[in-house]
Amino acid sequence: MRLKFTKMHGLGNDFVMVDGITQRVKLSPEKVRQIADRHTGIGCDQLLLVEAPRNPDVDFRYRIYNADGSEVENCGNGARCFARFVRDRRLTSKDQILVETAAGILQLKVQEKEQVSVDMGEPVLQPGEIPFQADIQAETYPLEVDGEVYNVGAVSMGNPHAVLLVDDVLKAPVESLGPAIECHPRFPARVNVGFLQIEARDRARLRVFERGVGETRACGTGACAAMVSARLRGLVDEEVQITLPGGTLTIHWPGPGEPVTMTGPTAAVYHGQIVL
Ligand SMILES: N[C@H](CCC[C@H](N)C(=O)O)C(=O)O
Repeated sequence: MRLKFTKMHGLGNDFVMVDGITQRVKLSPEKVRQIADRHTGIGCDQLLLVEAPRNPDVDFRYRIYNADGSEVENCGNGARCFARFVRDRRLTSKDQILVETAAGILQLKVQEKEQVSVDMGEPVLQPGEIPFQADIQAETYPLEVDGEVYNVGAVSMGNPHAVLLVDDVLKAPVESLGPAIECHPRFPARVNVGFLQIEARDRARLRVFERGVGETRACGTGACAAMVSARLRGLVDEEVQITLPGGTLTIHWPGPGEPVTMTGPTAAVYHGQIVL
C-alpha cells in the first residue's frame, strides 16, 4: 500500500495525517506501529485518519491511533491539526468544521495565524463512564501505587485522564509514576496521566504521560482534563493558560454542564509518501 501523508504537530505533539477520502487506506495496529516508529518508520505520537462522515450533518470523521497501534476516542492537539489539514488540502473551505470522532461530534473553529479553537464537549466525571473504578464521584480519589497513596483527579474528555497536583513539574516522577498509573487496574481502559503545577488562578504547567505513547511534548485533552480537575478543586478561574513542554494552550471551562474550549496553534512540517 502506497500512503500519502502530511506530518504535523500541535505544540510538538506530532501526527501523521492521512487523507482516507482521496486515497484507499487499510490500517492495522501493526501498520500503525510501523508508521509511528521513530527509527524505522515516519515517527509520530498519533496517526490521524480522515474519512468521509457517516453522519450526514457532519463534515468529516477522523480516527485516532496511538503509536502503540491502539485506536482511541479523542485527541485535542490532533483535532486542531485535523482542521488545518482538511483546509490545506482543500477538502473544505469552511471556518467552522463539524467532525465525528469515537468520542462524539467536535466543533472546530479555524482562526488566523494557524490558531484553531475546539469545542471539546462537556467533561465526563461519573467514574463508571471515565472509566475508573470508584464507588462515588469525587473531586479526587486516593489511588494506591506500589505501596504509596496518591490523590488523583479522574476526568474523561472522551478519553480517560488521571490528574495529579505537583509542586514542580520539572521534578515530577513522570517516568516512574506515569507508566504505573497508565496501567493501574482501577483504570480498565488504561489512562493518560497528567502532572499539574498550579502557578496562579489563570496559569499552570503540565506534563502528560500519554496512554499508548509515553510522555509527549503536549496533550490537548490532557490540558482540558487537568484544567477541569483543578477548577473542580476550586484552584483556578474559568480561563487558564496551560504551559506544556511544547508550549501553551488556552483552556476555557465555566463549570459543570458546560463544554470545555481549547485554543492553540497547529503546524505542518512536510508531505511525504510511504510504501507499506
Ligand atoms: N494518548 C491519548 C490520545 C491522544 C491524546 C493527546 N495527543 C491529545 O492531544 O489529546 C489516549 O490514549 O487517550
